[in-house]
Amino acid sequence: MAPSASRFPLLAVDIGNTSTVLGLADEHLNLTHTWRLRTNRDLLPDDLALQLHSLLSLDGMTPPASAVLSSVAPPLGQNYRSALRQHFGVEALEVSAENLPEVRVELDTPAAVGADRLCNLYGAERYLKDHEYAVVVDFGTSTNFDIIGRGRRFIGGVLATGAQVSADALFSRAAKLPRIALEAPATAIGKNTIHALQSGLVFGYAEMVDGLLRRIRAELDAPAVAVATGGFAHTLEGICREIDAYDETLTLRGMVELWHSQQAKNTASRTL
Ligand SMILES: Nc1ncnc2c1ncn2[C@@H]1O[C@H](COP(=O)(O)OP(=O)(O)O)[C@@H](O)[C@H]1O
Ligand SMILES: CC(C)(COP(=O)(O)O)[C@@H](O)C(=O)NCCC(=O)O
Ligand SMILES: [K+]
Repeated sequence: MAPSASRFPLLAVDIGNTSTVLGLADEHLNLTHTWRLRTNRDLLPDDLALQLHSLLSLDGMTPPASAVLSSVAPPLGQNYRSALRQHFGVEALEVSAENLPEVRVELDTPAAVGADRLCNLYGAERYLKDHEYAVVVDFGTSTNFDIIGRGRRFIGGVLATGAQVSADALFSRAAKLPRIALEAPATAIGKNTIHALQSGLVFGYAEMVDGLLRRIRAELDAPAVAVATGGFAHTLEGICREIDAYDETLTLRGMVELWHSQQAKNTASRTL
């Protein structure tokens, strides 16, 4: 059933530890606008409402009529919720394992799974048409590998130190090393400090990702498609051999799909 037009535009807010990514979707569930802001845990509901208002008016957009919210950076989830309620009159759907009984979270403590990883499960569904399993590699503050099975199974994963966090840790402990841009050098063998660091941080990181993907695939009983997303993904595009696709908006589109699946469920239960 098509969602009612009065629920759009739909706002999706993905609050990560480094960036807050926002998207607006139209009644066809297509993302028409996306924005990336620095996550700042000090912001209060009125600050967040001002930011959102500014973004919307910059791009000439009407305010959201509904919203879906994922946060791994408390208390920003609560603060966004209040901002949306008080200033936009919108009650946001909050992503959590408890709110999604149709998802099978096959972890020791299902409630502990990061909300962003549940969004990725929905974002991965389009890749599961041709594969039994999908591995979403989400390059954020931490690099998450989310192993997803058909039928909305969250099978498990890997949490690895993010590339920028690794670099920052090294710079803070080695007095003579300069801060460098995390970009791939031309060759693995560096002829100066900067290139040598870029080789270790970017190629070294890519090898870690490829190695983990090989191990994950070896533990699964059917082929898996690997899809990369998150802030650092495009730096590794063409470098990681085990990644099949790069999808910048996988998490946001997953949030839109997740919201839509809940709408469809509510509509079905009202017509019973
Ligand atoms: N525009 C960008 N270009 C290149 N790297 C980026 C960009 N934005 C973020 N990053 C890198 O991505 C990582 C953070 O990803 P992000 O998606 O912002 O994290 P989180 O999901 O934790 O908020 C860091 O390693 C950062 O250096
Ligand atoms: C692993 C994370 C910190 C990743 O956050 P991000 O790098 O996207 O900011 C987040 O998904 C989280 O806090 N997860 C809770 C633990 C878990 O998912 O098992
Ligand atoms: K994220």
